[in-house]
Amino acid sequence: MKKIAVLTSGGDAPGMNAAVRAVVRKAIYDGVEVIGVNRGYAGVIDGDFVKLDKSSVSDIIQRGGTFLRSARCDEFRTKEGRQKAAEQLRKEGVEGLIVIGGDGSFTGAMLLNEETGIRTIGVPATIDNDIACTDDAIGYDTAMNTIIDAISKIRDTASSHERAFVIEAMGRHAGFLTLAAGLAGGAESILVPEMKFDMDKVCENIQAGYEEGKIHSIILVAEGVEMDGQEFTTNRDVNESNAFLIGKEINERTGFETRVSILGHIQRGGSPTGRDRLLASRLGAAAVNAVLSGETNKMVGLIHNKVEVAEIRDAIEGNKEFDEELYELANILSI
Ligand SMILES: Nc1ncnc2c1ncn2[C@@H]1O[C@H](COP(=O)(O)OP(=O)(O)O)[C@@H](O)[C@H]1O
Ligand SMILES: O=P(O)(O)OC[C@H]1O[C@](O)(COP(=O)(O)O)[C@@H](O)[C@@H]1O
Ligand SMILES: [Mg+2]
Repeated sequence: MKKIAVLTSGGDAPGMNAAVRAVVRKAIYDGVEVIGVNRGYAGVIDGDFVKLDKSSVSDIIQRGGTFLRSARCDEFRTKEGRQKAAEQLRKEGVEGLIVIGGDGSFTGAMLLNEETGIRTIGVPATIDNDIACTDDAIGYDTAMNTIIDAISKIRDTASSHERAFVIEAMGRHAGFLTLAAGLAGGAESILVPEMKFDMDKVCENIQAGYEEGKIHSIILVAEGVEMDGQEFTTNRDVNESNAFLIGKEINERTGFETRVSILGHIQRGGSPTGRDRLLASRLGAAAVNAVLSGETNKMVGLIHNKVEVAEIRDAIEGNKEFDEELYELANILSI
């Protein structure tokens, strides 16, 4: 194999740059040429390619975002779009494509491979950490630390004013990030889409905490939580959020002064943590190994600190299991 391409797609995640750097440098080490694709699948369809050499990826391991930029591309969801993409890659002489992104990006990669034969390898990167066949996705650790930092700061003001705070973390459909950050940040209650919650209980906890001397309460809510079993999808364009409804209920039921804080896209930015840089570097290099050894339609992941190669379909459809024991532990420790 002489030439491969790399792209970043879907919601950006801190550490994507470190992953691109690893792909480029490992490929060069193996004597393979690397093409960067700008703007994810939109860039493949448009043939928006740039040759990457070892110095194109200098000074980026510490940067958040993705210098290749990312996009959500509807045309790639169509068979015609994917045919166009394959033609562009063939014209450029690209024999393998490394896709750094989340489950949506992997679905696109899988279809591209099945329909056109282009070799694809996925590298999991999403702050949601909702991809199976890997313990962690790139960006998750940084986002978790950003939330923990926000909780600490909000706790300062919450204590000063003896308030309850509803804090909304990202995760339209997944609560992995909220659970981890809530436990590590010492939130009094954690609400996630995977676990039904009882508003009476949440309020009783707050009340009991105050009676026992707590002067604040933090309720960490994933953006995808449902109220009264109603399916809910956030609409960020107009800033709708169930967190406001939850805050209002808490205020009305407990009488405690309540404020709502939506952390929003601050969670997707920032310099990646050491763990994310390490993960991105290992998985980027592993993706090159996989594609050069003839693998296709696979995802590289880290399980029990070892690089593993999985079927990309299993990573998408595998339904990452929500850790109910960890959720229980968070409840036990938050008394
Ligand atoms: N079912 C699908 N079929 C083909 N392409 C898809 C599909 N789902 C997503 N994609 C492509 O992947 C891109 C990123 O997906 P998205 O779900 O937004 O982010 P993520 O990869 O982070 O989950 C989409 O804009 C689209 O181009
Ligand atoms: O930036 P947008 O388009 O508003 O998307 C927000 C969503 O993207 C995420 O940050 C990441 O999700 P994906 O990795 O699936 O793109 C979600 O947590 C959040 O709900
Ligand atoms: Mg996704």
